[in-house]
Amino acid sequence: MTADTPNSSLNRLNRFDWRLWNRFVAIAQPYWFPTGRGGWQFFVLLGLLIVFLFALLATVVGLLTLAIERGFPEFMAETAGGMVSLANTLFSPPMVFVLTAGLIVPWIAFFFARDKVLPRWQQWTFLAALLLLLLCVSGMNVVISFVGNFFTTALAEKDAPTFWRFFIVYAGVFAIATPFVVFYRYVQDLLGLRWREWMTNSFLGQYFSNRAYYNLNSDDLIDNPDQRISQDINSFTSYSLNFLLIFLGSIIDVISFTGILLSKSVGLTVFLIFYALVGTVVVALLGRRLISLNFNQLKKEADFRYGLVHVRDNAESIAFYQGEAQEAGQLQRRFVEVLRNYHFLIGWQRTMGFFRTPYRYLTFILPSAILAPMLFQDQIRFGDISQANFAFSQIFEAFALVVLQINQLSEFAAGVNRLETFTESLQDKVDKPLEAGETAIDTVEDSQISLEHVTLVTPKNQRLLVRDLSVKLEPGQGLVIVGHSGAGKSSILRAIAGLWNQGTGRIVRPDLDEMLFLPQRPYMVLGTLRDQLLYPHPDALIDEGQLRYALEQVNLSDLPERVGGFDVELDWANVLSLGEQQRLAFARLLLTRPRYAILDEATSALDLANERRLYDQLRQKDTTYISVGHRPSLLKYHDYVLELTGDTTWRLTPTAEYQPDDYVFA
Ligand SMILES: Nc1ncnc2c1ncn2[C@@H]1O[C@H](COP(=O)(O)OP(=O)(O)OP(=O)(O)O)[C@@H](O)[C@H]1O
Repeated sequence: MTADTPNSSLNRLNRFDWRLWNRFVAIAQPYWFPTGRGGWQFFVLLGLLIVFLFALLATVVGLLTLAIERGFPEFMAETAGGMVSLANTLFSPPMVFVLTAGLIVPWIAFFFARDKVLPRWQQWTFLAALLLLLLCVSGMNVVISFVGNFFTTALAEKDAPTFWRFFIVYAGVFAIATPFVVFYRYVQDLLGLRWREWMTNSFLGQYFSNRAYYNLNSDDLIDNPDQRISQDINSFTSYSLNFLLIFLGSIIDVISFTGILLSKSVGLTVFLIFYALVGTVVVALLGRRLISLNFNQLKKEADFRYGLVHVRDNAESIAFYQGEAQEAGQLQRRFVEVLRNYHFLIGWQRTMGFFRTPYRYLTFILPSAILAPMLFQDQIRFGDISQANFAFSQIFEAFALVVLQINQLSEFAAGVNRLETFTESLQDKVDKPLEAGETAIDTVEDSQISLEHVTLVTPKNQRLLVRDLSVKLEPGQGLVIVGHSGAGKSSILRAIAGLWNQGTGRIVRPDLDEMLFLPQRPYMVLGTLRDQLLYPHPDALIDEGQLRYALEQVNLSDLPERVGGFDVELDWANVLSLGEQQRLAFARLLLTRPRYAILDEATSALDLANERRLYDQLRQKDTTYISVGHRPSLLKYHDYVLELTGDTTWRLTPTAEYQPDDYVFA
């Protein structure tokens, strides 16, 4: 991870340049190439595929156009059946080369280039289908432009028979074009859906590996990971496909229509290229600011939404405090931020609109203005003007891509940046190197728990919590950690669980699968009562009788009847009292039967009778356990007391000899 501050990082992220492109490739390519490499191969394959499809389609469209222009019977006679001509074209040396390169080479490359390429076939096949449909739609456009030429010319010349003939041809072409256009959109959406599914699963996998979701909380650069996973990925896949198709469509349009436009007027073509280039340069310069505004917009919208979710999650506490006014104020402040940034955004778009709108308007009249003198001198027909207009607008849209799509492009760029920083941080959490001056506590797996000369500091070295701590726990023993609030009791448990590892010394502990941690705040999962009890092993083979028995042991035997059975989903954190939640968590522990249990104030909300009941269960099961607590009643269930004084010193005493200082249970 670089040592960027959020602001410098934002600056680094908010430009249209090659780094943006590299970031895009880094995010996109794992979906297409399983090995994670293959940036250039992607373009070679894509290029070959397009060349092949284009050549094929150009042939068909060329023949079709000829057939329409000449009339079908005449055309058939002239080309000795049309098909002969098609076959001749298809098997001519250049086409054979294109066919080989476009069809065979990519598939051979797929088979031999990489080991695990096969699973990626589906997306390539989808992409090929999509490109073919794109080419078909573009081909249809060329045909439509020719039919339109004859149609309007016949109209202008009041040639009724030709007009009606081309009216029917026009309708026929539309009928043929409809399924192509519909399926083109459908396949695009389908591929976007699959890509999103793959990427979301991949991000979720990384998010939940090596506890990245936990470690990310202390990463200032990554706000709202939820929004990045749910929304930014969706935008990324749909925008990527959209832009790929717009870009390819533009190339195809330029190739298809430049010939037409050149045949009508060379001057108009040159003018068009110049006009589009000027617009692109101006808009690219003006539009740079839009990326950072869009980046901020995504963040602020997500902050606002998180504020709303936070209120929902803490509704009862807020209601008790009657904190509505403050919560509403806090939400309003977040919303004002949303609006303020949006205000800048639309203001900037408005300013650009003063350039973009007249720039676009001019394209409606300029081609006619340039060609009109030729029509007045009868050098061209009226239909030529309408066709040149059509060709001009198609090529203009291709060349002026940046001008026309600047808002979407800047949104896309902002999304790419958010995903790339997220990927980078997730990677960092997987193989995080120690920073200069940092040391890590060694963790060793063994069938005992011991801390050897452990010195523990909080993440980012903010505070030294305990120095040179050594404790050893034999199987079946219990240790209770006491000390005043903030002394570092829970932090020792975090270190044992491996959540924190900054410091020195060695921690020996069993495999985490053999241990169960009950955190300070009882955690209720989203799901049924059965899910609660089986968490975090939902597939454990435990029958309902065992579930009932565990509930009985924690004094909750009536719970299933009360809530309507084991398979009812409720908002458990809100419908159960804190003590009931703690007992439910204890029932989890009894069902899981771990050999080692770590309990962080896990009975703090219980009455003494229930507390005794639960600890008796643990003792009977021969569990080795470490508790953290503030109640003197806890001492008698443990063999040793570890007292943290809060000034980094500690003392370990057998419970029978322990004399608490006044402050400990004050
Ligand atoms: N994520 C964190 N980053 C930095 N410091 C933290 C973090 N979490 C806790 N701390 C700090 O570490 C110190 C020890 O916290 P810890 O939770 O271990 O206290 P504790 O002894 O268990 O307190 P209590 O009895 O109130 O639960 C506190 O000063 C706390 O503010």
